[in-house]
Amino acid sequence: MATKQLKQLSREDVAQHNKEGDLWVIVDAKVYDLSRFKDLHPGGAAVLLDEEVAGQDATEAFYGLHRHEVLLRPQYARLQIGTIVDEKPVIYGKISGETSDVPYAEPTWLTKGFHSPYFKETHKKLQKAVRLFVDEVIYPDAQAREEDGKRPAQSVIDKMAELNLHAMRMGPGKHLKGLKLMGGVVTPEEFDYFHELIITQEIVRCGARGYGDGLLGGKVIGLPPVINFGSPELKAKVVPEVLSGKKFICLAISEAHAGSDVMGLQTTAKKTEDGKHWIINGTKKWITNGTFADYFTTGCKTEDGFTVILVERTEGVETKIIKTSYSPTAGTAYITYDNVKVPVENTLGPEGGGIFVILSNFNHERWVMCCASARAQRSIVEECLKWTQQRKAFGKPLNSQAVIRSKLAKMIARTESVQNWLENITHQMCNMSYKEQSNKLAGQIAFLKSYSTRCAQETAQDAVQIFGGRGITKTGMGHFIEHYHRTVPFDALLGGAEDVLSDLGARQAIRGMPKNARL
Ligand code: HEM
Repeated sequence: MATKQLKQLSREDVAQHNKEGDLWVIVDAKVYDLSRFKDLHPGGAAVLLDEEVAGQDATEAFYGLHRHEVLLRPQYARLQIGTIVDEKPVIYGKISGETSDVPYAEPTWLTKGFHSPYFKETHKKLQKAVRLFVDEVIYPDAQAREEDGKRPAQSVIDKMAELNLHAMRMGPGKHLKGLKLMGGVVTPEEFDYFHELIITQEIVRCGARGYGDGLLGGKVIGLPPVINFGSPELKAKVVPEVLSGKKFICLAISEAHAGSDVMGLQTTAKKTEDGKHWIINGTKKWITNGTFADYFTTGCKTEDGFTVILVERTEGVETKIIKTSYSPTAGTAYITYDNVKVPVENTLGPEGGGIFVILSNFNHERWVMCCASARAQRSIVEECLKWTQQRKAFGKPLNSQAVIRSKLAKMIARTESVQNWLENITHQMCNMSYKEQSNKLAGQIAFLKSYSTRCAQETAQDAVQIFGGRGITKTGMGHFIEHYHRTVPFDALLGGAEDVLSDLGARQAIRGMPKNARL
């Protein structure tokens, strides 16, 4: 198809086309012919025929009402007929694969001229590669799936598998041995928790909370018990299937009857007379990825207490979607087990030792949530900094109002403090054995998780105030703010509610108090 020849026009030329049926406008040195589009314009025809818009430079009016990406959509991009002579467009939106120049839109280690003791060359290379992948492959699917409510496309999951992203999301460890990671930018031996942090934080930039969970969040929490407690035969079968994105797994613990109170769970597993199988009966609720999972890492009440068993989707297992306020793309399920027969070889860890199996992953799981929360807050800061610059009220940009600046200041301080504390904890994780991490970091991570989600909710509220009605409108300027504000309460629940986690941190601190310490 031949590319359209753009005309070189003067501002005087454009000014002639200022009426019904012959309507041009200038936006950022580009000339658009809106003569026919006028009647299709979602904002109505009248605003385009206004004498300060028709035939005029409408850049300021446009950016006060539209996101830049509107002009990039093919159906609108083709309305451009020319450019203004001797002028060049200067406004840009998000550039695929690039870091943002907006202050605080990136953590300091990614900000030009800043330094970090933690991030090395392999981290920088991995970040660059993952950002491009997220912008080009994940972001478009995330936004499309949020629209149609379907789960992430298999093609995205397959591309992630080719780069071994599913394996890297499980953190450093033996499961990476021999793999080529992200085309070889980092070796399995070099891969540490900072690399994992980067992957989690980059994926969050797709701006779709539920989709992020749909992108195999169930695997991040459901596979570790198999890796750490499964028999060699079970691991050899299940781990490669899941890490290659061919089969899906979820963690099925919570029930309508009990959530944090694991001992109050009512799903039962009873041995058959020959002792070769478990027979499982019961229900599970709010299970991420459950609607499409092939495997269910299931918490059950057994004779000896609480036991974790890997259940395959088979006769007697049924899943149905739960309608949540965040997103159907996550595949949040209600599960029923009706006399489900499972080989005893699928038991994960010792019979009756399920609590240890579940608790052993809590620190890492909560740390992943902190990585995600820190990055999501930062994206909101960027949205707010841009909006308050481009939106004018009472003849001045919003950021000329002290009350707005005060909200921006608090948002920035919260985001920076969460990220900096997170980097410090990550550094400890890189330098502690698993046992040391369990002993020393449970309190730190619990505090960070509850602090981070509290900050996130305050930032969501401030952002809605800054965006006004747009902050609660699903389309247009406030699209990401509306989504964030609607979905952010979920982060304060999963992995332990805020108050429970703060209390855990305080209890850990009290336990560590020297007995002879006095004022
Ligand atoms: C190339 C030119 C333009 C295109 C392609 C365009 C497209 C759109 C689209 C797609 C929307 C829906 C909301 C969104 O997705 O952001 C919209 C809304 C709107 N547009 Fe335009 N527009 C153009 C120029 C203008 C201009 C010059 C004005 C002048 C004031 C204007 C005023 C409005 C208004 C008032 C709304 C409603 C905003 C709201 O509901 O918050 N548009 N436009």
